Amino acid sequence: MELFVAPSILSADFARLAEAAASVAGRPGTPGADWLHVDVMDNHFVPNLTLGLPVVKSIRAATEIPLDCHLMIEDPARWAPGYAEAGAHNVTFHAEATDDPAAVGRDLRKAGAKAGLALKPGTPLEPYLEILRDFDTLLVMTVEPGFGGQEFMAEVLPKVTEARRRVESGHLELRIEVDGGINADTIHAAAEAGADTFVAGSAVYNADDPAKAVAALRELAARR
Ligand SMILES: O=C(CO)[C@H](O)[C@H](O)COP(=O)(O)O
Ligand SMILES: [Fe+2]
Repeated sequence: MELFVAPSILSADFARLAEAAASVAGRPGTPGADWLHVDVMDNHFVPNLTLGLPVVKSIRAATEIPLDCHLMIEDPARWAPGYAEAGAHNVTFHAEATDDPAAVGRDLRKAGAKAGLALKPGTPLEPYLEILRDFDTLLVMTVEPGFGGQEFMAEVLPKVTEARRRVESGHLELRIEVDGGINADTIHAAAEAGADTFVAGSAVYNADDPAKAVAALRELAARR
Protein backbone atom coordinates (compact mmCIF):
# COMPACT_ATOMS: atom_id res chain seq x y z
CA MET A 1 0.00 0.00 0.00
CA GLU A 2 1.45 3.34 -1.05
CA LEU A 3 1.37 5.88 1.77
CA PHE A 4 0.53 9.50 0.98
CA VAL A 5 1.36 12.56 3.05
CA ALA A 6 -0.82 15.61 2.40
CA PRO A 7 0.32 18.82 4.12
CA SER A 8 -2.59 21.13 4.91
CA ILE A 9 -1.97 24.75 3.93
CA LEU A 10 -4.49 25.80 6.59
CA SER A 11 -1.47 26.22 8.85
CA ALA A 12 0.64 28.06 6.24
CA ASP A 13 0.95 31.82 5.68
CA PHE A 14 -2.03 32.67 3.43
CA ALA A 15 -0.06 35.56 1.89
CA ARG A 16 2.59 33.06 0.72
CA LEU A 17 0.71 30.03 -0.54
CA ALA A 18 2.97 29.41 -3.54
CA GLU A 19 5.97 29.33 -1.20
CA ALA A 20 4.05 27.03 1.15
CA ALA A 21 3.52 24.60 -1.75
CA ALA A 22 7.16 24.83 -2.84
CA SER A 23 8.37 24.18 0.70
CA VAL A 24 6.87 20.67 0.72
CA ALA A 25 7.70 19.68 -2.87
CA GLY A 26 10.05 16.74 -3.48
CA ARG A 27 13.78 17.21 -3.99
CA PRO A 28 16.20 14.87 -5.77
CA GLY A 29 16.36 11.75 -3.61
CA THR A 30 13.57 12.85 -1.23
CA PRO A 31 9.91 12.44 -2.08
CA GLY A 32 7.85 15.41 -0.96
CA ALA A 33 4.14 15.90 -0.43
CA ASP A 34 1.96 13.53 -2.45
CA TRP A 35 -1.06 15.83 -2.24
CA LEU A 36 -1.45 19.40 -1.08
CA HIS A 37 -4.49 19.55 1.20
CA VAL A 38 -6.63 22.69 0.79
CA ASP A 39 -9.32 23.32 3.41
CA VAL A 40 -12.32 25.20 2.02
CA MET A 41 -14.63 26.48 4.78
CA ASP A 42 -17.75 28.58 4.29
CA ASN A 43 -18.59 29.72 7.84
CA HIS A 44 -21.89 27.80 7.57
CA PHE A 45 -20.99 24.11 7.58
CA VAL A 46 -18.19 24.96 10.04
CA PRO A 47 -17.71 28.11 12.15
CA ASN A 48 -14.70 29.32 10.18
CA LEU A 49 -14.02 30.93 6.79
CA THR A 50 -10.92 30.19 4.73
CA LEU A 51 -10.71 30.33 0.95
CA GLY A 52 -12.64 29.38 -2.17
CA LEU A 53 -12.46 28.66 -5.86
CA PRO A 54 -10.40 31.68 -7.05
CA VAL A 55 -7.65 30.88 -4.55
CA VAL A 56 -7.73 27.17 -5.45
CA LYS A 57 -7.30 28.12 -9.13
CA SER A 58 -4.27 30.24 -8.25
CA ILE A 59 -2.69 27.51 -6.12
CA ARG A 60 -3.32 25.03 -8.95
CA ALA A 61 -1.34 27.28 -11.30
CA ALA A 62 1.46 27.74 -8.77
CA THR A 63 2.35 24.09 -8.06
CA GLU A 64 2.55 20.68 -9.66
CA ILE A 65 1.59 18.93 -6.43
CA PRO A 66 -1.88 17.39 -6.91
CA LEU A 67 -4.48 19.34 -4.94
CA ASP A 68 -6.64 17.58 -2.37
CA CYS A 69 -9.57 19.93 -1.74
CA HIS A 70 -11.47 19.32 1.50
CA LEU A 71 -14.79 21.12 1.21
CA MET A 72 -16.29 21.96 4.60
CA ILE A 73 -19.23 23.72 2.99
CA GLU A 74 -22.99 23.52 2.68
CA ASP A 75 -24.58 22.58 -0.65
CA PRO A 76 -21.66 20.59 -2.13
CA ALA A 77 -23.92 19.52 -5.05
CA ARG A 78 -23.78 23.11 -6.23
CA TRP A 79 -20.14 23.93 -5.51
CA ALA A 80 -18.02 20.77 -5.52
CA PRO A 81 -17.83 20.13 -9.31
CA GLY A 82 -16.31 23.61 -9.79
CA TYR A 83 -13.27 22.50 -7.81
CA ALA A 84 -12.89 19.49 -10.09
CA GLU A 85 -13.18 21.73 -13.16
CA ALA A 86 -10.53 24.01 -11.62
CA GLY A 87 -8.10 21.07 -11.76
CA ALA A 88 -8.18 19.71 -8.23
CA HIS A 89 -6.98 16.09 -8.25
CA ASN A 90 -9.21 14.94 -5.40
CA VAL A 91 -12.32 16.75 -4.17
CA THR A 92 -13.78 15.67 -0.84
CA PHE A 93 -17.05 16.95 0.59
CA HIS A 94 -18.92 16.10 3.79
CA ALA A 95 -21.58 13.38 3.91
CA GLU A 96 -23.44 15.47 6.51
CA ALA A 97 -23.82 18.38 4.06
CA THR A 98 -26.04 16.72 1.44
CA ASP A 99 -28.99 14.33 1.10
CA ASP A 100 -27.50 12.63 -1.96
CA PRO A 101 -23.75 12.17 -1.53
CA ALA A 102 -23.61 9.44 -4.19
CA ALA A 103 -24.86 11.88 -6.84
CA VAL A 104 -22.23 14.46 -5.86
CA GLY A 105 -19.55 11.77 -6.01
CA ARG A 106 -20.62 10.78 -9.52
CA ASP A 107 -20.65 14.45 -10.62
CA LEU A 108 -17.11 14.90 -9.34
CA ARG A 109 -15.87 11.93 -11.32
CA LYS A 110 -17.69 13.20 -14.41
CA ALA A 111 -15.96 16.55 -13.93
CA GLY A 112 -12.60 14.78 -13.98
CA ALA A 113 -11.61 14.56 -10.31
CA LYS A 114 -11.29 11.80 -7.80
CA ALA A 115 -14.26 11.91 -5.45
CA GLY A 116 -13.91 11.92 -1.69
CA LEU A 117 -16.47 11.49 1.09
CA ALA A 118 -15.67 12.99 4.51
CA LEU A 119 -17.17 11.94 7.84
CA LYS A 120 -17.14 14.08 10.98
CA PRO A 121 -15.97 12.26 14.14
CA GLY A 122 -19.55 11.56 15.27
CA THR A 123 -20.82 10.33 11.88
CA PRO A 124 -20.95 6.54 11.56
CA LEU A 125 -19.49 4.72 8.57
CA GLU A 126 -22.17 2.02 8.15
CA PRO A 127 -24.90 4.10 6.40
CA TYR A 128 -22.37 5.07 3.69
CA LEU A 129 -20.75 1.70 3.01
CA GLU A 130 -22.89 0.99 -0.07
CA ILE A 131 -22.29 4.36 -1.78
CA LEU A 132 -18.55 4.28 -1.14
CA ARG A 133 -18.29 2.38 -4.43
CA ASP A 134 -18.89 5.77 -6.07
CA PHE A 135 -15.84 7.24 -4.30
CA ASP A 136 -12.06 7.14 -4.53
CA THR A 137 -11.31 8.51 -1.08
CA LEU A 138 -12.83 8.18 2.38
CA LEU A 139 -11.77 11.03 4.67
CA VAL A 140 -12.16 10.14 8.34
CA MET A 141 -11.96 13.34 10.40
CA THR A 142 -9.87 12.84 13.53
CA VAL A 143 -10.89 16.28 14.91
CA GLU A 144 -14.11 18.28 14.64
CA PRO A 145 -13.76 20.09 11.30
CA GLY A 146 -13.16 23.83 11.38
CA PHE A 147 -9.73 24.53 12.79
CA GLY A 148 -6.14 23.36 12.62
CA GLY A 149 -4.02 22.59 15.67
CA GLN A 150 -6.60 20.49 17.53
CA GLU A 151 -5.99 17.29 19.46
CA PHE A 152 -6.19 13.95 17.62
CA MET A 153 -9.29 11.86 18.49
CA ALA A 154 -8.10 8.25 18.64
CA GLU A 155 -11.68 7.10 19.37
CA VAL A 156 -12.50 7.64 15.67
CA LEU A 157 -9.99 5.02 14.48
CA PRO A 158 -12.38 2.01 14.54
CA LYS A 159 -14.00 3.59 11.43
CA VAL A 160 -10.61 3.50 9.71
CA THR A 161 -10.12 -0.14 10.70
CA GLU A 162 -13.57 -1.10 9.41
CA ALA A 163 -12.99 0.69 6.10
CA ARG A 164 -9.58 -1.00 5.74
CA ARG A 165 -11.21 -4.39 6.36
CA ARG A 166 -13.64 -3.72 3.48
CA VAL A 167 -10.80 -2.67 1.19
CA GLU A 168 -8.69 -5.72 2.07
CA SER A 169 -11.63 -8.04 1.45
CA GLY A 170 -12.18 -6.49 -1.99
CA HIS A 171 -15.54 -4.89 -1.21
CA LEU A 172 -14.20 -1.36 -1.64
CA GLU A 173 -11.35 0.31 -3.50
CA LEU A 174 -10.49 3.54 -1.74
CA ARG A 175 -7.80 5.68 -0.20
CA ILE A 176 -8.43 5.99 3.52
CA GLU A 177 -7.41 9.45 4.64
CA VAL A 178 -7.19 10.83 8.17
CA ASP A 179 -7.31 14.55 8.90
CA GLY A 180 -6.81 16.41 12.14
CA GLY A 181 -4.17 16.28 14.85
CA ILE A 182 -1.80 14.08 12.83
CA ASN A 183 1.77 14.52 14.04
CA ALA A 184 4.83 12.45 14.99
CA ASP A 185 3.05 11.19 18.13
CA THR A 186 -0.26 10.19 16.51
CA ILE A 187 0.50 9.08 12.95
CA HIS A 188 1.53 5.59 14.03
CA ALA A 189 -1.88 4.86 15.55
CA ALA A 190 -3.65 6.10 12.43
CA ALA A 191 -1.40 4.00 10.18
CA GLU A 192 -1.84 0.93 12.36
CA ALA A 193 -5.61 1.35 12.16
CA GLY A 194 -5.34 1.21 8.35
CA ALA A 195 -5.07 4.78 7.07
CA ASP A 196 -2.93 5.24 3.95
CA THR A 197 -3.23 9.01 3.46
CA PHE A 198 -2.25 11.44 6.19
CA VAL A 199 -3.16 15.13 6.31
CA ALA A 200 -0.93 17.23 8.55
CA GLY A 201 -1.21 20.99 8.92
CA SER A 202 0.46 22.33 12.04
CA ALA A 203 2.91 19.41 12.25
CA VAL A 204 4.28 20.40 8.82
CA TYR A 205 3.93 24.17 8.61
CA ASN A 206 4.93 24.94 12.20
CA ALA A 207 8.13 22.93 11.68
CA ASP A 208 11.41 24.70 10.86
CA ASP A 209 11.77 22.58 7.72
CA PRO A 210 8.35 21.55 6.29
CA ALA A 211 9.89 19.15 3.74
CA LYS A 212 11.78 17.35 6.52
CA ALA A 213 8.58 17.13 8.56
CA VAL A 214 6.81 15.49 5.58
CA ALA A 215 9.65 12.95 5.20
CA ALA A 216 9.63 12.19 8.95
CA LEU A 217 5.86 11.63 8.99
CA ARG A 218 6.10 9.32 5.99
CA GLU A 219 8.75 7.26 7.73
CA LEU A 220 6.75 6.99 10.95
CA ALA A 221 3.60 5.94 9.04
CA ALA A 222 5.58 3.24 7.22
CA ARG A 223 6.64 1.69 10.55
CA ARG A 224 3.12 0.52 11.40
O1 LIG B 1 -9.69 19.91 7.90
C1 LIG B 1 -8.99 20.45 8.74
C2 LIG B 1 -9.62 21.13 9.91
O2 LIG B 1 -10.99 21.10 9.78
C3 LIG B 1 -7.48 20.47 8.56
O3 LIG B 1 -7.15 19.79 7.39
C4 LIG B 1 -6.74 19.87 9.73
O4 LIG B 1 -7.18 20.33 10.94
C5 LIG B 1 -5.24 20.04 9.60
O5 LIG B 1 -4.65 20.70 10.64
P1 LIG B 1 -3.86 19.98 11.85
O6 LIG B 1 -2.96 18.95 11.24
O7 LIG B 1 -3.12 21.10 12.50
O8 LIG B 1 -4.90 19.35 12.75
FE1 LIG C 1 -8.87 19.16 6.06
